[in-house]
Amino acid sequence: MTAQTLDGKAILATIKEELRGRVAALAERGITPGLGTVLVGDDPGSTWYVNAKHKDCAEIGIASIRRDLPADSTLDDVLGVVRELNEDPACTGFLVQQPTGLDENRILATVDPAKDVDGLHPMNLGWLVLGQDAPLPCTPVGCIELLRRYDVPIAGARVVTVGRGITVGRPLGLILTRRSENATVVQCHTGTIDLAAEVRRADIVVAAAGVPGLITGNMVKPGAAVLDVGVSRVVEDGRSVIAGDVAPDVAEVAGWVSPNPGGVGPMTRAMLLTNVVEIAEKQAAAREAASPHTGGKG
Ligand SMILES: Nc1nc(=O)c2c([nH]1)NC[C@@H]1CN(c3ccc(C(=O)N[C@@H](CCC(=O)O)C(=O)O)cc3)C=[N+]21
Repeated sequence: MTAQTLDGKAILATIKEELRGRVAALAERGITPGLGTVLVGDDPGSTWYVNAKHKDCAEIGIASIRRDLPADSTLDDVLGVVRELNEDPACTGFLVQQPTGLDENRILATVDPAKDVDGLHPMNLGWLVLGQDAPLPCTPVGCIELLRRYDVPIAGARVVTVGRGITVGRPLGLILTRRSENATVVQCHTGTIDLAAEVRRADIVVAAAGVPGLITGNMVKPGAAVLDVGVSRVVEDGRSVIAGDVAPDVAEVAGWVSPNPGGVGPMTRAMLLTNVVEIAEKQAAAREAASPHTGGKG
């Protein structure tokens, strides 16, 4: 058996096409969504991600607001820029690229929760726990959307997540166990005693541990869906390449596999764009409700 490829790159292209129409509809109402990014330092990986986000935005009509800060910026420097973007009406949503090397929780808590396109503000994560509508983290929702687009059954599925990080594993379990997803979730982590035994029982495996090749074919139930979220950089033939958490032999056993690169990474960007548009739509509706006669271009 050879697994079907969950092509995140192709789905990103489809989602951009869908969002282009929603951005055009916002333009009709006199609103241009604007994504702000704050990047601290010049790490090549982080710079690539931020560049990619702005390129995506340009393609669908979202304006870009970039704040690139030197590597020696202090927490106060970053919080100052965050407060500035909180106030800037042209910036409808923004994120601070992680890692900054600074107190991420202070930074997250300073972002206006109504502009939190990453869905990582403690209030928005709190709304998720409480089962209320709020921006959701991009990578976990990207995983779910990728499964949906390929008709992988989620309701009733046994999902094993590997990794309890705040950007993927932790929120993913919260989202998948909502009534609207109805999956049964086992959250594994570095303290899990027999990872292979847990993974073997899964209909869906989400590997987000950051350990290259952690999930091997002999650990996977035949026909299962396996998502590779891990991003590690390893040197191969003298050049740095991305290594995922999923070993190549998984494709011989699984029913579906997400490639890495080309799987969950592009889906994260697709969900970021979706959050940007959704937040701008919410702001537009609130504005029009407050002054119904001043909406639109006139
Ligand atoms: N505040 C914040 N928000 C984030 O969303 C955030 C962050 N910090 N810090 C870092 C992680 C990582 N991340 C990725 C985005 C796109 C790809 C992506 O599109 N990767 C491509 C290409 C990768 C390559 O070739 O280098 C792929 O998988 O095909 C991957 C990873 C967002 N992150």
